Amino acid sequence: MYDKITPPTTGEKITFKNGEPVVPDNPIIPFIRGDGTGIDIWPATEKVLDAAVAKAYNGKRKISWFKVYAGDEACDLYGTYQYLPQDTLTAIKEYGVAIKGPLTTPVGGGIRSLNVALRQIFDLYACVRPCRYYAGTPSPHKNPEKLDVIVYRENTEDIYLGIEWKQGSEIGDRLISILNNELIPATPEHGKKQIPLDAGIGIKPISKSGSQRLVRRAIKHALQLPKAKQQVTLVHKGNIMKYTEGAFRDWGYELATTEFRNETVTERESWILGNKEKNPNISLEENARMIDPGFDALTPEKKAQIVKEVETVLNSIWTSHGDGKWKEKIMVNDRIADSIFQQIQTRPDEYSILATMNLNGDYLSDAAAAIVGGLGMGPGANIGDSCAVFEATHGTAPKHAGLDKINPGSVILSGVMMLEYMGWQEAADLIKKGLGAAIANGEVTYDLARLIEPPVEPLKCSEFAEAIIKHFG
Ligand SMILES: NC(=O)C1=CN([C@@H]2O[C@H](COP(=O)(O)OP(=O)(O)OC[C@H]3O[C@@H](n4cnc5c(N)ncnc54)[C@H](OP(=O)(O)O)[C@@H]3O)[C@@H](O)[C@H]2O)C=CC1
Ligand SMILES: O=C(O)CCC(=O)C(=O)O
Ligand SMILES: [Mg+2]
Repeated sequence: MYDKITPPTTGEKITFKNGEPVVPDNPIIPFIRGDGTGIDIWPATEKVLDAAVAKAYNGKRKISWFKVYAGDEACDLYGTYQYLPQDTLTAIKEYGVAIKGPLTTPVGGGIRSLNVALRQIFDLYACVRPCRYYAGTPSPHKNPEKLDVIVYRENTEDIYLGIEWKQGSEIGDRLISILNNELIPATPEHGKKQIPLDAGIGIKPISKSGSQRLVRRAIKHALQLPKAKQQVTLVHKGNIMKYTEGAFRDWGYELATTEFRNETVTERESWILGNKEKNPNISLEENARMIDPGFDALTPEKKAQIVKEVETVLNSIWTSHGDGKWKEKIMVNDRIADSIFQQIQTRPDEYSILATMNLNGDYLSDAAAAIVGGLGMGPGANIGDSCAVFEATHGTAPKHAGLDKINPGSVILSGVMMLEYMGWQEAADLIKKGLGAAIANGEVTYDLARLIEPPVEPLKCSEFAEAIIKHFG
């Protein structure tokens, strides 16, 4: 079945039932070490995960690690350009849950991203990246503890997939010609717009099904959170890209107000209901004026549309959501992408789950991680309905590779997410406790050490792993 790798002789497969993993006590879990700093981070991560599982379950549970190859390491074993061998894909498919270090993607030419390829091949449509603060972590922000968000990023669509054509290529030029001469002129709203003849072209597909399955997962996650954090914010640039980013917002609201009608309230609905609660005799028009500050300047058609919206909301959900009942529901709101970058800095505690498209989520997850200590503290998971691959937010950080210096926190915390996904909460909690205590005690790698005042002597990558284990208690 495998060409160059052999699964462990002990252990069993994780299976899936209704999209949820069924985990034996001795699961076989494939791992990819990763390029660059993967060489430092993976051994540290494996050590911490094994120690936590051993301590939490006294030997009753154990992970059997299955080394599989991708990136530079794969080329060494399988030959030139064998960056993602079939063996690796077979193993991840067979065992269902995997964890990986970062993999290099060259800029400009060269191979397409192996990371993106894995997400696509296994339809890992939700990229989940929590950004929470561990006490004592130095941060450039005054109140980093106020940020506790989870970026829920669509992982299989968008311009991020790299469906694009090079400037001057035959197909690229043909596409530009068809667009300029046929499709754009046939679409009156585009007026006389033309694509420059010397442009490269990228395609940005955003589907209704892709958007809604991501938002569905985000809402289900919100249902598990404490009441105060039960909120999903749809992040988009829909003012500019109306039929892709704007549609993502609209499809998100549509899903929330149909499939999760009883569990959710939209921000606009909450205003309408709140206005009637404060003034039970408020007219539909007055209510409309209060939810839309520019109401009086609108055309009569637009005014009528908003009045109708108010009427529809009151008729359809006043009984189920009115009289303050909406305050117990999950709040679904939306924010324009550029504004959310400043909102998470200026009003961090107002946000919880941020549901995004692929590219926006890529940017936002790095930015949010920076607030709580940087990329060394940014874990992540790529989740589908029959497979999950855990990996940090950051990349290979090549300048630090092989120095036993880099912060393994992000991959270790990705391992914590994996343990939680497997239902091994006790082991996950031990690691969170150990990591929190190590940081609070000033036992940190260079990235955090340089921010602490007065400065502390940094630990090596491997020493930080040992400090975490020491603080399991
Ligand atoms: N999922 C994946 O596998 C990903 C892969 N990549 C790929 O990684 C390669 C390098 O990308 P690059 O843009 O340099 O981004 P990286 O995320 O690899 O690194 C950028 C900088 O972030 C900081 N950083 C990253 N990881 C850590 C860590 N564990 N601990 C502490 N600090 C950290 C370092 O900053 P400083 O030097 O200031 O301390 C580092 O120089 C590219 O080929 C890219 O495509 C990128 C993102 C995700
Ligand atoms: O695949 C890559 O090289 C980059 C991926 C990335 O930045 C991400 O998923 O956050
Ligand atoms: Mg990224």
